Amino acid sequence: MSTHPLLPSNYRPRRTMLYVPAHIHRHIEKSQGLDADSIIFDQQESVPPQQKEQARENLQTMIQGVDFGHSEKVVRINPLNSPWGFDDLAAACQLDIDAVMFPRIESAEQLEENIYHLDRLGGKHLKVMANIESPLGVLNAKEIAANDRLDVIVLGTTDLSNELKLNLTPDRSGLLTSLSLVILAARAYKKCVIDGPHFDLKDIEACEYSCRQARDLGFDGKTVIHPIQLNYTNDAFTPKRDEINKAKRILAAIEEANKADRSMAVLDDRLIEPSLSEWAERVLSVYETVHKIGQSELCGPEK
Ligand SMILES: CC(C)(COP(=O)(O)OP(=O)(O)OC[C@H]1O[C@@H](n2cnc3c(N)ncnc32)[C@H](O)[C@@H]1OP(=O)(O)O)[C@@H](O)C(=O)NCCC(=O)NCCSC(=O)C[C@H](O)C(=O)O
Ligand SMILES: [Mg+2]
Repeated sequence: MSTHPLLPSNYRPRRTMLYVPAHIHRHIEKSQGLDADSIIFDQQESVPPQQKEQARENLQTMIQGVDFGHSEKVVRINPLNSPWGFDDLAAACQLDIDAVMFPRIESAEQLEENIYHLDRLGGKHLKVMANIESPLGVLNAKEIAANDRLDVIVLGTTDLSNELKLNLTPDRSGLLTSLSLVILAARAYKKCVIDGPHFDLKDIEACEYSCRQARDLGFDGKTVIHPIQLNYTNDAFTPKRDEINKAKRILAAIEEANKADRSMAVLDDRLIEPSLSEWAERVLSVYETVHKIGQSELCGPEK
């Protein structure tokens, strides 16, 4: 958690959120030793109907009292209007987890109803995450993000691409409007916002590209579907040595300028506006928080 004034008080790094199908024992076991900032035990899309009960049972027997290191524990339930949603939610409220994720959230009212049942079933202590993964969800992102109980928005880019009937190209040009609308909504209400997963496990270059693209668009992190994607996704969202040095120099230059009764500073022949100090402090505090919580190799070679 962060105590930095520019980060929300409940801020934690979510550079990587790993989906783990909850009906597969060896995936749950494997996820214990992985360097994922969050683990999403999935009862929804990755679990076929005939395995839904097994998935719920596995969570009760395989994650209670088990040490998942620094990883945040999240359970994605089935939609409440499905045959499994309410049983999943009631069971999740009794688990030793940090958050519940609601899939396919399309309106503020629907999210409110989900949270009402979460609280009623004993989950008031849990953080709330919502998948936005449909055109209607994107169009209503502003109202969804405004909910005070909501902590994290996670894009479901596969469902969204299908429903938009677009061809998913490597540069994701067809998705950019939707991604940006959801990021705008999340930032307007100071919510954490996470990109959807990259599905091609073999093409690491394409996945690295999509991580950097997500970071440059303003996402806080990315969902991943296989352990192989963790290292470079963590890396893409970890401030680098040159960024940290630049941030420190910017803060020093602004301090010097202030001492001389000027609000603008000049650094390396560039004008530094006071608002850049916010960027600099955020980079430093993300780095410090990641460093405190995570075990990743941080601050790698300059890029
Ligand atoms: C894609 C997979 C089916 C591949 O699984 P597998 O064939 O077992 O892969 P490997 O043999 O290469 O695995 C190597 C070891 O890694 C472990 N492993 C693999 N995947 C995971 C995982 N997700 N979590 C934890 N551990 C994992 C294996 O157990 C091997 O270790 P070991 O047992 O020690 O040998 C599989 O990766 C998979 O099912 N991935 C998750 C898919 C998923 O969750 N999809 C749904 C979420 S995405 C989504 O819904 C997005 C959104 O809603 C949208 O609409 O866009
Ligand atoms: Mg989905």
